[in-house]
Parts: sequence; C-alpha cells; structure tokens
Amino acid sequence: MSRAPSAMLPFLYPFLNSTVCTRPLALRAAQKSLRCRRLQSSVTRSQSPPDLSHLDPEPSDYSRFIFQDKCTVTLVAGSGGHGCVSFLREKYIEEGPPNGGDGGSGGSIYIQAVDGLSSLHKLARQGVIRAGRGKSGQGKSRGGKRGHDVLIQVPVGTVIREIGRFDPVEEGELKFRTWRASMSEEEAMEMTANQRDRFVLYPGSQPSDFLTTAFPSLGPPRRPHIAASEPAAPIHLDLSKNMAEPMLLTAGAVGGFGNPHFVSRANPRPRFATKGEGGMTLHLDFELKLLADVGLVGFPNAGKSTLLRSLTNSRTRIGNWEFTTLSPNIGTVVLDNGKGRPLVESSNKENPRTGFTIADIPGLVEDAHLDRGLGLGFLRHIERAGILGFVVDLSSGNPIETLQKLWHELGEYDKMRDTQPDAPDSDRRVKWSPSGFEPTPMLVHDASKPQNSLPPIALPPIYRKPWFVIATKADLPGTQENFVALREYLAQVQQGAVEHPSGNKDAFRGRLAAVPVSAIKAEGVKGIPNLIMSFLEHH
Ligand SMILES: Nc1nc2c(ncn2[C@@H]2O[C@H](COP(=O)(O)OP(=O)(O)OP(=O)(O)O)[C@@H](O)[C@H]2O)c(=O)[nH]1
Ligand SMILES: [Mg+2]
Repeated sequence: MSRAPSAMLPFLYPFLNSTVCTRPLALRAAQKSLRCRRLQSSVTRSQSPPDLSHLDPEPSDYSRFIFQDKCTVTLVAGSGGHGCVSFLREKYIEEGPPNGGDGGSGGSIYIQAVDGLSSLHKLARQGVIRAGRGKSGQGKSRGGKRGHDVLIQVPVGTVIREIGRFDPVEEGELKFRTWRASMSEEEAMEMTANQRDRFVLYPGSQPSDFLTTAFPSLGPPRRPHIAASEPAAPIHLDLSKNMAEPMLLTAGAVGGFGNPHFVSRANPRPRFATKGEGGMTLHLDFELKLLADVGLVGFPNAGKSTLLRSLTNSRTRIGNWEFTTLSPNIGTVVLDNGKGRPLVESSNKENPRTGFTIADIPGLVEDAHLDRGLGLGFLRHIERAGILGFVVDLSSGNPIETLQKLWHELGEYDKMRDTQPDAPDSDRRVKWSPSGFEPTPMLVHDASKPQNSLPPIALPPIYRKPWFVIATKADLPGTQENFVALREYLAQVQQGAVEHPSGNKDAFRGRLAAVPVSAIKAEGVKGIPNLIMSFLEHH
C-alpha cells in the first residue's frame, strides 16, 4: 500500500478558498469561516488530536455494508379470529343464554419511509411478512384479542409497486354475488348450503351437524372500516419524503361473530358462530429510487472509498487495487455540533437539513455502458444519486481526459436508456443454432428473471444532475499542474467555451467547482460538505 509522503500541501490552500467557495459563496464563506472550519462529520469532530489511521487502514480493517436496492416481499395481513359458541352456565340456570364473544380482528401492515436507512437488505431477508392473526372469541362474552400490527420501515426514496394480490374478502364478495344472482330472494333466504363453510359449530358437535343445522343467511364478507384508507389497487407508491406517521398498506380482516348475534325467536340458543375473514396477501416489489444525496463517480482505485472514510463515519474497504469496492457503501455526514444545533444554516427554515448521505459507488471502467466490468448495475446506482461528485485521481494521467471518459460512459448510458428503455433487463443470451439445422421457434424464457418483473423506474437523465469534481491524491508530487489544468477546463465548460463533457447541450452548467483534496490526510475535505449543502439547497 502506498503511503503518501508526509509533506504538507502548500499548493492546496490558495485553491481551497478560490474553488470551493466560488463567487456567490465567497462572501458567505468569509462570514462563516469560523463555522466553515468547524463543519465536519461527527467522526472527525470527535477526534482531537486527529487520528488519521482510519484513512489508510489495513485491507482487512473494514466493516461490511450490506447493500440491497431491490427486493420482492409478500405481505400477509392478519385474518380475523373466529366467533365463539358458548352459553351461560351458572348454578340454578340450566340452559343459559348464548354468551360467545366475537373474534378479534387481524393485524394490519403499515409502511413508513424514514431517514437514516440506506438499504433494503433487512426487508429482503424477510421474504414473507405476516401480521398477527386475531384470536378467537371466548365464553362470558369475551372478545378475541387483536392480531399484532406490523410496521415496515424503508429508506426515503423507496418505490413500492404491486406485482399481485389475493384478497379472500373480494373473492368471497364475488362468489356471493354470483350465487345471489342465480336465485330469487326467497330461495336465497332458505338456501344456505353455499355458506356453510363460513360457520363454526359448538365444540362437541359432529361433522354431520353441519348438514342438519339450519344456518341463517349471511351477507357478503365484511371489510374492516380502516380498509377505506388502504392505497388504491394496484399499489404504486413513491415514498420520496420522510414520513412522520406510518401509512396503512393492508388492513387486517375482521373477526367472526359470536353466537349471541344469531339469536332469534325460532332459535334462541344458536349452536354456531361465524369464522373470521381471511387476510389479504400482497406481493410487492420494493426498489430504491434514491440511493444517496451524493454519488461518488470515478475509475477504480481513484480513492473514492478513502474520501468517503474521510468525510463520514463509514468503514468501507480500501485497498491499492482495482475493484476493492463491489457494492455501494453509504456514509452519512451529520451537520450539527453534536448537541442538535445545526452547523450549516439551512434556507429551508421549516424543515432544515441536518445531514446528507454520500454513496461510494464501485469504480466505472471504459465501456461500462456496454456492461463491461461491473457495468450497468453501477451506472444505475449513479443514476439514483442526487448530485454527482466525480473523483479524479490527480496522480494518474490527465485528469481532464479522465473526467471526459467518465462523462462519456454516463452520456452513452443516458442515450442508450432513451432509445431502449428496457435495455438493462433485456435477455442478453446468444441464441445459437448449428448450421443446417433450422430450430423450431420457441419461447426463450430467462429463469433468473421473475415472470412478472416490473419495468425499471423512470429516472431523470444523468446529465441534468448537478455535479462537481473532487481532485484527489493532491499530496503526491507533480499533481499541481494537473489540478490547474482541470480547474481551467471546468471554468471553460461553465462559460460554454468548450463542449460539456457529457456531449449534451442541455447538461447542467451551474457552478462547476473542482476541490483539491488529499483524502488520505483528510486535507481539503472540510469544504466539501458546505459545497454539497449549497447544491442540495438550490436544486
Ligand atoms: N497518496 C494518496 N493516496 C490515496 C489517496 N486517496 C486514496 N489513496 C490510495 O489509493 C488507493 C485506492 O483507494 P480506494 O479508496 O480503495 O480507491 P477506490 O476508488 O475506492 O477504488 P475501488 O473501490 O477499487 O473503485 C489506496 O491505496 C489508498 O490508500 C490520497 O488522497 N492520497
Ligand atoms: Mg472503493
């Protein structure tokens, strides 16, 4: 592992003020220079004197960040408990009145998008999520206990789409309607055979009692009142904001009636009660649309993971070889003074930002848009970041070319996405047939792809995202000229004197800053949160 030379970075300091805090910011930066200096992640803040050993760790010193951006989960709402068949038993009362309690209702499933989560892996591991079943009613008119509710918490930026559902109440309603449509009113009153499966009998009854008991006519299956606040089918939710309160996804089913409900003059001691309704099953697809506020884009070994470590509490893996990082790592920059007071004044007074997230995305390679290297999956992660931070290694080659090559990949991906919206999911297998043999046409089915997979979520094009450049490894010798050239190039792009590196005329041309840093020494990184905040607040 290459240890950086211990020389300080004399050339860095003049640049820091002129580049990070460019014109509109310069005044503000001067006024807030004190605050600017204090602004740093919770990690660096708590270290005095600074211990930088975590920025150049042993390859084995890392914590695993389990990342999952997509999963399919089955949700089963709780079914209702059965009603109870019971009669009052007391001394001197031989044949007491019915006193069976109603069944408890099933548990509901709620969803809430919360800040602070960044992956769907916990949800993905569950596979099937069941709310509690309502308990059956009991004697002495005691109702059954409710089933427990389930709250699913997902990261902000999760999109939920329905793949399929099975609703026993809807099935029951349909069955009931077709059954009623086929007979007259009187017949319906008498004919109860079709509804026998909705009753429970007195515990000591024989199965044959089902045939001899005269059951009353029941209406269609019942729905709980809170089902009215379920989202409309098919479910499509875009949870892009932190939710203060959970939202109902599927309501638990109602419990059955106890036997006192069926008392009539003809049958004062009914020996039956009704079953609870069945809970709904939902198959939902969860996908993270927003990965993080900022995505670090760069070639392998550029120093993205080191930069993430220097900015946040992340313990992502670092190594002097390519493809050290294989899945995104997300770190959070906390912008408070440790006592809940903000260090950056947010222009949004009502809901000020207290921090933001940065994703270290695995390195891109040339032709990544053709799915080379670790390919399209990672371009999709880049597509999901709000702001792009291009990490360019000043010590290897021409940084302008590096930046142009990175943009070229992103630009090609944007173009490809526009022309073939479902290209990333298309079947890429080669269909080969031996010469002279004409194969019979058959449906090629990719077993790895779920049958009812949904189309990818539509995201805005990459070239419209705000971006800036982090020129890293500035502590290495001979990097100064490279940085000066890069800064001049960006100024020209901003003025429109040269073509935007994405090759797109409508691309983002706001303030284009280049920040020289030495991530390994945590030098120059303190201005980055301020710069990112200015982007987050104005775009
Ligand atoms: N001198 C110097 N070396 C650095 C700096 N930042 C990172 N490095 C070194 O560069 C090498 C690669 O760093 P990583 O952070 O793993 O690079 P990466 O971009 O995450 O690489 P991949 O995960 O493979 O894409 C490591 O040996 C780091 O110690 C820096 O600012 N100065
Ligand atoms: Mg890495």
